[in-house]
Amino acid sequence: MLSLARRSTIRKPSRSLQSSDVDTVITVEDNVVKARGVEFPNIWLRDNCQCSSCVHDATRQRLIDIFEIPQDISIRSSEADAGGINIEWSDGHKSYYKNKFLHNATGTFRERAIVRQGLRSPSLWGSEIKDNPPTVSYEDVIHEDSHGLYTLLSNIRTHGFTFIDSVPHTTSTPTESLLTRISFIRPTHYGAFYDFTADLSSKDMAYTSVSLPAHTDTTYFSDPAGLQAFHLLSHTHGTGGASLLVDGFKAARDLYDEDPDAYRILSTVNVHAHASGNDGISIQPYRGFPVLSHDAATGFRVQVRWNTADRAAIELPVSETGAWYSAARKFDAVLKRQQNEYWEQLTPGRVLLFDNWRVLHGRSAFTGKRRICGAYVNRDDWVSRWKMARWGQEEVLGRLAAG
Ligand SMILES: C[N+](C)(C)CCCC[C@H](N)C(=O)O
Ligand SMILES: O=C(O)CCC(=O)C(=O)O
Repeated sequence: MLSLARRSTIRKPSRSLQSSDVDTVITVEDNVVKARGVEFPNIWLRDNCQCSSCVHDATRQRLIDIFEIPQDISIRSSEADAGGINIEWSDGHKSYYKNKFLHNATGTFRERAIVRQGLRSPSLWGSEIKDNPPTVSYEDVIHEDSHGLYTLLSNIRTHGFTFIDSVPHTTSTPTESLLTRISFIRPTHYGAFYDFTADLSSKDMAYTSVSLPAHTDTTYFSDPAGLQAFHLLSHTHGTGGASLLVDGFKAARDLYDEDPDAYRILSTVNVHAHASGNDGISIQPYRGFPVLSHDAATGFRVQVRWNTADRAAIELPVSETGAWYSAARKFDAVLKRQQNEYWEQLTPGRVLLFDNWRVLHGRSAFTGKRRICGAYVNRDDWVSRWKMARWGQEEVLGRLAAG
């Protein structure tokens, strides 16, 4: 049983990710390649030959069927050079393995997760973040050659959210353009780019004026939305409708510190969810998921799924569900602590964009006509964008077989 992470902190990727620092010594002894004391199965090496007859140059997809190659394939000859090692296989095929490639493959699960998951040491926050929330300007993000998109993605990967200021707001078009700079918008049964008011046009309480406690969205999808954006375009003839943010990773760490047993229950008991308001629809994930999910290889916190309104079955014998409710009650109390709540009144021109796998959101009740636009972006798509911005294509693709 992996120890559940107290912290999802990681060392920031050090320079050891740079090829120039890799001083891995590769040896071939008795038909076995070794690096850093690790023996590479010949079949693994053959499967991961990177030559253009084994990997499609344009698509980076594997061209060979490794299962057509004998399991006991052996090394006919080998020759090392400064950057790696040349191997001629018993079937005559020739491969070249860079030092860095083999070095990466011998890393710990923690080291290998950093690039694969686009990890960055999370900066956990509470209500104090109000004094200096992560922010980037629209002009810095919207232009191809700007650094602003990197800053936007870095803010989200570090803090779980960012504001984008000075977004034109006479129409919703600039907001949509801003979001598509990250990746394509994820359509759902609410539509794609959403622009909503309290008209129950979709049978969900978001389309009403009631208060919504801190929650994560789309817990009823097997793969909940990755990013969510809100841009308040107008609010007339009424008051209220303040936005709430809570750092779910910070709340999880608080729970771990205060009640590790409750943390364990919320990390192991699966919970189901549903979206059943719209006619003819009842969306549920293919399986239950715990409130707190962790990376299987490293134990890092990966996701918070918390939505009391959309929750369905608790995956326990009903007579035993009391333990889950007790644990969830404790987490709920942590989430509702004033020091964990960041309240902000959104205003036209200021877009809120957050990681729906980490940051919970909510709102206070309101009166009048309140119009918000925004969209969801898939988790894998925005993390892909982040990884490429942080490490670049060569580093990311160079770790596919090692991550
Ligand atoms: C699409 N838009 C953001 C307007 C509304 C989405 C409703 C989300 C739902 N309450 C949930 O918790 O998943
Ligand atoms: O209206 C808001 O400010 C938030 C609505 C909401 O929580 C949602 O759309 O999931």
